[in-house]
Formats: sequence, structure tokens, C-alpha cells
Amino acid sequence: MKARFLGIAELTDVPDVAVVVDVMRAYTVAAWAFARGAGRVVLARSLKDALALKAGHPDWVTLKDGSPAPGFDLVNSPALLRDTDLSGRTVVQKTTAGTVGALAVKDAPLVLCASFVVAEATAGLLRARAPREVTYVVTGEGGRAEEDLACAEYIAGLAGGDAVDADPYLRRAAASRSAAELTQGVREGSTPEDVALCLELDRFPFAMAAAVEGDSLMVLRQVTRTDSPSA
Ligand SMILES: O=C(O)[C@H](CS(=O)(=O)O)OP(=O)(O)O
Ligand SMILES: [Mg+2]
Repeated sequence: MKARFLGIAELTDVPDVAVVVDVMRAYTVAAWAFARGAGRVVLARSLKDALALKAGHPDWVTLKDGSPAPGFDLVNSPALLRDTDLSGRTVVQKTTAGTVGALAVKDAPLVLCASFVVAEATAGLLRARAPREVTYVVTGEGGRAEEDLACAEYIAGLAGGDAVDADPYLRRAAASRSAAELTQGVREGSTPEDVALCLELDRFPFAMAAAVEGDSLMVLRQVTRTDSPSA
């Protein structure tokens, strides 16, 4: 299985299989949303789009990165979200890097969104499908975010059937600029505890697949080993 690692701006074609990686924090948060019962996560293109969805569906739960804002129910923090009951709810998520990365490959036949908390489940799904090539979208810092690149390389190793020691990859992520900013409280809408939650390897047993659904929304859903995401 060939792997290529690209930043969002480096995407020039429609990949057959894309794994969009955002460790800190979009796809750690989305995984927590599913763990807390969310039925689906709609990936919004803009804050305006997220607010329009909320206006049309007042029961949907809106989530953005950065500081709290009127019209948004939650921030992009696993620590601040993990005690929220989201049973059966639709969550609308808009972040700077993660959601943008998924929308950049929305036409790909298979889009997985990943972080360390769903690493093995994501790799297992790739092993089962055995595509010729996987494009890893490294969402942060123009494709150079160390936490995203480390996670992407770790998943690629696992997907290729290698026995991979996770520790060096987790150490790279722990030493990343994002981890430092979250620890130091530089990023709004965060707590220092977010870093540890983003580095919990395989916390969840499901992968996450995104696809454009009937109403033209890019929708992220959890996928277990017995499910088969459309492709
Ligand atoms: O919420 C986050 O940590 C980041 C915000 S930013 O990239 O630092 O502006 O968003 P994400 O899309 O989850 O990387
Ligand atoms: Mg990020």
C-alpha cells in the first residue's frame, strides 16, 4: 500500500482513498462526540454555514475552534466536550484545519478522518480494503504539523501490516507546536488537559468516514469493523 503525505494546499487531484489527520484537535473531538452518543458530525465549510445550519435545525449542536461565540454550543476541546451528553444529536463542526482538510477531499470515494484515538481502527479498515495508494492529508501548519504527520506515518505503518511501536510517534506529537500552545493556554477554547486526551492511543474502537450525503452536506459517521463505508 503506497502512502503519500500532503498538506491541504498540495492536493492537486482527487485521491481514491484519503485519510485526513487532525490530532489537535478536530478529529480527537469528533471521536469524543461519537463516544458521547452523537449520531453524525456535519463538517461545515464556514462559520456562516454552521450558523445557517443551526438556524434551520435548532436541535443541532454547533461546535467551533477558538473562543466561544454566539450561536455555537461547544468549543473544539475534548476535555470540555467529554462530559456532554450528545445522544442521538447531530453535531456541526467547523475548525481551522481539520474540517477544511476533509472538505478538500470531499469528492474522494473514501474519506477517513483520523487521530491517535482512532488510529488502529483506521488502519484496520485500510488493511481490510487494501487500496493501492492512500493519501494522508496532514491538515496542520501547511502539511508540516508534527502531531498530524506523526499520526499519519504511524497509521500508514500499521495499515501496511508493520508491527509499529507507537511511542516515538506519540513523543513527536507531544513535542509539537500544537501541544505546546495547548499546554500554555495560547489557544482559546482549550484546557491543558486536551493534550493528554489527544495522545490517548486507540481510546476508541471505531474509525470515522466522511461522505457527501443527499443534502450536499459533508457528513462524518463512525464506522465499526462490521460496517462498510461506501466507496
Ligand atoms: O482547535 C484547534 O486546536 C485548531 C485551531 S488552530 O488550527 O490552532 O487555529 O483547529 P483544528 O482544525 O482542530 O486543528
Ligand atoms: Mg490541528
